[in-house]
Amino acid sequence: MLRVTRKISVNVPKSSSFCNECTCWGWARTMVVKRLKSQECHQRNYSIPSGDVKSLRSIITPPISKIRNIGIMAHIDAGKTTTTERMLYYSGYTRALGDVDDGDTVTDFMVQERERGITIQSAAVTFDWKGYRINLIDTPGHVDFTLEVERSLRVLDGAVAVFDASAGVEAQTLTVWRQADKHHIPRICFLNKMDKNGASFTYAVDSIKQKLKTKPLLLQLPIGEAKTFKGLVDVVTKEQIIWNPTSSLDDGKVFEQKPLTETDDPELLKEVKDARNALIEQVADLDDEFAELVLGDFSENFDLLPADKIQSAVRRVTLAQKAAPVFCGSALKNKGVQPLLDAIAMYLPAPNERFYDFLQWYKDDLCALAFKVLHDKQRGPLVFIRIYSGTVKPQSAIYNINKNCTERMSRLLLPFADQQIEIPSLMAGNIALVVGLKQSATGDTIVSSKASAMAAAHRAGREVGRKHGSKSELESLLLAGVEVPEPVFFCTIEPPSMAKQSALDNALNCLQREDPSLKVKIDPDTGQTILCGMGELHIDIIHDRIKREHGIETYLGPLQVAYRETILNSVQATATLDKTIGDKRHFVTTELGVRPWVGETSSTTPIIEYADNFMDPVQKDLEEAIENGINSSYLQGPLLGFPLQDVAVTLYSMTMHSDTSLPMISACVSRCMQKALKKANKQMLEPLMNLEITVCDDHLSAVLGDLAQRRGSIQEIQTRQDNKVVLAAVPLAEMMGYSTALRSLTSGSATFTLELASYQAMNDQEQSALLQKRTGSG
Ligand SMILES: Nc1nc2c(ncn2[C@@H]2O[C@H](COP(=O)(O)OP(=O)(O)OP(=O)(O)O)[C@@H](O)[C@H]2O)c(=O)[nH]1
Repeated sequence: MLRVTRKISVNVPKSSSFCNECTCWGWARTMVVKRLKSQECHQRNYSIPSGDVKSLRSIITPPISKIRNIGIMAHIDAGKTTTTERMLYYSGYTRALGDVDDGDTVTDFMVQERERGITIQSAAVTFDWKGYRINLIDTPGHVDFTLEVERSLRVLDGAVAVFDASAGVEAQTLTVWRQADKHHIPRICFLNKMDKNGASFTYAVDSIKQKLKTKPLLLQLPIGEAKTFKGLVDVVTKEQIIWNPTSSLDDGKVFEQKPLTETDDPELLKEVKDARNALIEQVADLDDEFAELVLGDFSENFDLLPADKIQSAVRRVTLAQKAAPVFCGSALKNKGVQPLLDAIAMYLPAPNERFYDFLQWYKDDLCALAFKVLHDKQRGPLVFIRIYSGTVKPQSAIYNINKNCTERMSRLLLPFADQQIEIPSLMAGNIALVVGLKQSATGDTIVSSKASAMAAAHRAGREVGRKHGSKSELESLLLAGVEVPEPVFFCTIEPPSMAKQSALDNALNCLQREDPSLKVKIDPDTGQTILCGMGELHIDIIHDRIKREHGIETYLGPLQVAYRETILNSVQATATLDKTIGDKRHFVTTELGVRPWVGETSSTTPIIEYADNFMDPVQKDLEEAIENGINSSYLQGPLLGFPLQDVAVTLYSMTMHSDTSLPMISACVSRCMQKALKKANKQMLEPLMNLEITVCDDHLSAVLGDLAQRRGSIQEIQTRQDNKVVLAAVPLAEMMGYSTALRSLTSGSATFTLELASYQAMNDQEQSALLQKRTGSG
């Protein structure tokens, strides 16, 4: 693993507001000390005194008010990884950047991590900055994974949106920004790549204003742009921060911070003063307490307004999501990341400043959400959890509400920077990595015991006036909701050779635990493995991950819609099976009926009933054999072999020879049920999707016209700021390739989410066309 030698500087002055001196964990400082090259003694140095592996073991849990659980949201290539690496470096936990002494980089370390079967950035990484514990949580890159995005947003308390300053708001950021709006997550903006040709602070800020419909609060102004970018001015304190003004060392740890004066740059000073006044007016408009202060004591001269008053007011409006503070820099050129870290601590919320309604039900009992499962080659599944209330301890039992099981966690780790540190306990507000949980999967809710879950359920029941102890009470305590959407697409997946089949099975098992919306089954006729997923992209990514993470090149069959089948009338059938195997005669005859079942919700498992005169009691093993027979027929409908929905089965009679084996009974029941189903009036059901499209006015009519051609029915058109939100129901079969179609209809400006609403009956014409296409008969 990573070597523990760390490069630190000595004699760091304490006075600066950007100094990270106060990150004192009382570590034994047993590390190797190297002096930085060409260090100028009059300049401030912001490298952190950091510990080695041993000292990291003594890290303490900070108070909850000092924890920041944040995500970094960015369009592809905006600089999320570079910014994260700089954060780890400046906070003192990696020795990567331009470590010219021995050429060791974070990338090397990442490769090592990958070889061990895990990457630090796959879920969360923890580090400390000036006494704050920062947990950076990965937000999934692909927003088509609605479930994943929602889950990761659920564990964030705040977010940093990173932009390419030459491109402004790009599509991916726009989409995640909207999701964050939905989940009420406070955000700050970082205009990265200020050094790049074409970088424009004004353009990027305008684009935030226009496209994100938020109020940007300019807390910094850049000094120079593109090639001339060398630092920034803090608008609140009017201090300029210039990186590396004289030193040849260019890792960004050294910078100069001093008040901007008339002699430095009169024009820039005027700009900063104007920006400060504008900021004060803007914040006063959004915050009554600040408005009172401004209008009272400082109405004549904003210059006298203390910086901390402005900062507190900016924090309040950020937490209330009335505006988003804007910072700038160049992660690649090592400029602006330390002030960004300060901003995270200063302006984003602590866990106890967020409202979670379920906390009142758990009080001080443990309540945590498993938000990611990783498979470590050595240690097995590692489960990332966010603790909302209570304390987690290793070697203790936990109860998983989703799986209705008790599990034991063997070890508790903190994903601290580039290492995983074993810890004795962890409290509410934190992110932890748990070893030893065999069943828990992404999205599961974890509490201390079943009794604790029931107690919370009762409290919740009282709150919402439900009947105590009901199943739905317990379900209401599931943090990520109970709904794992039904996969609606499927395709076959094949390994390159039969020898790789078991490796593929293993890879699919691992992926399923991480991603509950992925289902895998075996085609009963062909024996082929079938992947069932939520969308085209979902299946694509799974395919790619099997290759990248498990080294197996697989072949996918064509993508198909997961239809279902049902029946429209009641029918009865009888079947007999009579076979002699060896000296034993297996004889069984049965009579059963199938009928349409109407319930409150649709049923994808058979409803099985026994007629009064059916043998009483039915032996347990016989009952199992009968149910096995029914279940196997239920998975293969009579029209195209899709699973059945909403069918009830009644067993009327059964006679058998005493030597008849249970598998023969199952086979006879299955055959009888298939006979009955064939006789019934059959109906194909197709997945109907709830579609939500966010589109600007200009493209609305094109989008609506296209939906009409896709058999879509518009349910509502809402207005969200300057955008329209179209809510529609559309058959999934019409949605193949929709992301490409929508992109070309709207020049990439619209976004959409798609989720299963229900299965609906196809009309005669569509059904005939489908049967004709699949079987050649209508
Ligand atoms: N000029 C310039 N380039 C940068 C800056 N930050 C990142 N880059 C470059 O932009 C490219 C993408 O950077 P990453 O940090 O990988 O961006 P990302 O957002 O993590 O990218 P994905 O993981 O692909 O989404 C790389 O070539 C970086 O070197 C910057 O501040 N200035």
